[in-house]
Amino acid sequence: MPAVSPAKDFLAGGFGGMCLVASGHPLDTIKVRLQTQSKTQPLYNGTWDCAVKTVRAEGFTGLYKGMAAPLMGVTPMFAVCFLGFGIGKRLQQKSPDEKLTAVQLFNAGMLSGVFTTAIMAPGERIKCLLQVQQASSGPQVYKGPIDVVKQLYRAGGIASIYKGTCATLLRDVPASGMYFMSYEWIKASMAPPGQEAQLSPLRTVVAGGLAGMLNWCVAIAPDVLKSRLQTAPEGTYPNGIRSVFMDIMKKEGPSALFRGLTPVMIRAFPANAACFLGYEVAIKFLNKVAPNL
Ligand SMILES: CC(=O)O[C@H](CC(=O)[O-])C[N+](C)(C)C
Repeated sequence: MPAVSPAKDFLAGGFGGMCLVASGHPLDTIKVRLQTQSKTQPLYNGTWDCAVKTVRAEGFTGLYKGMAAPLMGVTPMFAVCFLGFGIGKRLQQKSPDEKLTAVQLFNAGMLSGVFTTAIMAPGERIKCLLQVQQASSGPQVYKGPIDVVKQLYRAGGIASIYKGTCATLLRDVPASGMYFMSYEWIKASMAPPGQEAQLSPLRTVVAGGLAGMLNWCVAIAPDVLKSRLQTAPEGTYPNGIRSVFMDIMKKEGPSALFRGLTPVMIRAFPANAACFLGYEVAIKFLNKVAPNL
């Protein structure tokens, strides 16, 4: 079998990211709306209520609001994510066929989380602002992703576009470690001996879906901090995520750190199953059409 190269990881990862957005965005919209709605006058009672109210008020396309930004951001982000994981693995291998331990896979995943933050942090900022404004009854401040970037830049320069970078690192470094370690581990433990390297759609879907859910077990609390910080009016949290954390603990208690867990978990399985399946199919395709890439 031809070796997987950084270029193949990059291209196949990008395709995996497109599959993830297409299958997971509606539940991501619900998650952000639940996480950021007012505590005193909540618009929605839960996941289903949010889905029904969104479809009634905005049609099915309401669930896909803000998808242009993740598609533009997630495709290169997953390309970099799989590239980073591949580099992380190669840095620890003495030979290309050497099997890595669970800890080494976790380390490679963490490196991928560092790589992706440069794209992920502004992408999440734009996406969350668009998702939240659509849910509010007030005037629409942003016309679309480009308009968000323009307005943020005008108001606070690059620093405003990159607001939430530490929160994104806090979320994605350990979560990416868990993501890739659990994917590789579950996929290998489901394979009959000697067939670990062969593509099996069922194994890929199960391992990818479960890896997505385990990744979110680690990511959910920092994700709530990140979404709050990135969507709050300027000056609300002077000490960044520390202020968000103190504010949540004081006003809402620890359970607020798990807001949006239901839609996150419902989305995580199909979205990440689609992502890993897209990645593996793209690698197989690239190995066939461009073995020396
Ligand atoms: C927290 C997050 O973005 O998780 C990604 C998967 C998903 O469900 O969107 C994986 N990763 C952290 C590796 C980018």
